[in-house]
Amino acid sequence: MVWALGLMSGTSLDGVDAALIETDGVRIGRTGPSLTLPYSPELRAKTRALLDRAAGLAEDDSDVLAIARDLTVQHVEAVRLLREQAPDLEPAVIGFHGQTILHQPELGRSWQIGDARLLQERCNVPVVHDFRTRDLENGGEGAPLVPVFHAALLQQEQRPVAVLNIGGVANVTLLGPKDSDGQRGVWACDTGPGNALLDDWALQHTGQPCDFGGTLAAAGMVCQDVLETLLAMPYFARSMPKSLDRLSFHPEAMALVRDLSAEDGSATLAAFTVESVARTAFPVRPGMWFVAGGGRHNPVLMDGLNRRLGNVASVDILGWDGDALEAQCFGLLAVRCLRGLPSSWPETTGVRQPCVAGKTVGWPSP
Ligand SMILES: Nc1ncnc2c1ncn2[C@@H]1O[C@H](COP(=O)(O)OP(=O)(O)OP(=O)(O)O)[C@@H](O)[C@H]1O
Ligand SMILES: CC(=O)N[C@H]1[C@@H]2OC[C@@H](O2)[C@@H](O)[C@@H]1O[C@H](C)C(=O)O
Repeated sequence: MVWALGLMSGTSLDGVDAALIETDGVRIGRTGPSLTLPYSPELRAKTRALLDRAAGLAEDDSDVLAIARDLTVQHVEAVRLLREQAPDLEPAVIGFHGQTILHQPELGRSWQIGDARLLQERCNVPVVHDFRTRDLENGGEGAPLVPVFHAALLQQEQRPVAVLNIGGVANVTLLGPKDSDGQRGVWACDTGPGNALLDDWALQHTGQPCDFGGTLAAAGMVCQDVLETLLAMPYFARSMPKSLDRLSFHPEAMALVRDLSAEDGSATLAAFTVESVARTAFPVRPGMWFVAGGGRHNPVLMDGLNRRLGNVASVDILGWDGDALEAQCFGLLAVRCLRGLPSSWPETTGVRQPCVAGKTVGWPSP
């Protein structure tokens, strides 16, 4: 096993998560420290504004390149701070997701910005990046990629279980019951919105980056008519696997809640996240739902999920760090890339055959 350093900057645009994990790409050994280096309000606002324009931008657009460089410098700093915390855990590789600014699987496109070469040069560690392109080229959605990591973490679990990540977008991994050979089905999809709509609504109405503690939503009433209209969007009629862009439900969703009070709008958007999970047609019924990502800190989401699904708990009860999971995942995926092991399957992304994710920088070619 080696130490791998994973870097993830998710669709919530809140900052860079960095984590160290010991793995051979299949098994997971010890977990090292992790941290989040928040984006400054300026960097967050610049990146958020880029998302709205990304579909019309060229790869070498000067704004894209400037923001990509700022983001990369932020990642370099996250690596430096993490290595300072654990000087003895020398990473063999860095898994660098990059910042998603556009995800259009229907056009075979998913765009993560960030300069892998600059990161490799500054950190002097081989880097694996561009994790989604090959899956898309082979007919997949390019997301979610985290199921292989969830399955590795839950190798000992015998029951059918689900891991639900509530980030900007929400995604689920379902692990079926183990058969007599110890094999199990793994299915995945993005279920619908996570926190992104809630965050944009909170910023608009309170000036805060999110509805901390779900207090705004808890004070409101769900508008059922708006909720049903939101859930009638075509995405929810599609079967899994399927994936989303952070802005997939903008501006329709924001227009639908526009006339609601700040509290009712937040309550309705929280119910949208909960219902979109509860109404997804899953191939197996999990006995337990483990929730990761920032959304697990929002009691309105957690209570809503518990009411609708039952047996819902934060991944923290497993001893996992729910804020570091995605960063740890990209450490594992980096090692899988170096070893030529696949990271996506027809049941997780819709890819035609099992597919190796990532490209290497600073790693000797075979
Ligand atoms: N105390 C809290 N109360 C309410 N919501 C919270 C709290 N802490 C975090 N969140 C929510 O979690 C979000 C961050 O979640 P997370 O870091 O999992 O997202 P991400 O990794 O960027 O997204 P994705 O998984 O889609 O890539 C915040 O934007 C906020 O909406
Ligand atoms: C294109 C993109 O960045 N997708 C993210 C996003 O955030 C959550 C969900 O949508 C998931 O599909 C994916 O991230 C995780 C890490 C994944 O690929 O598994």
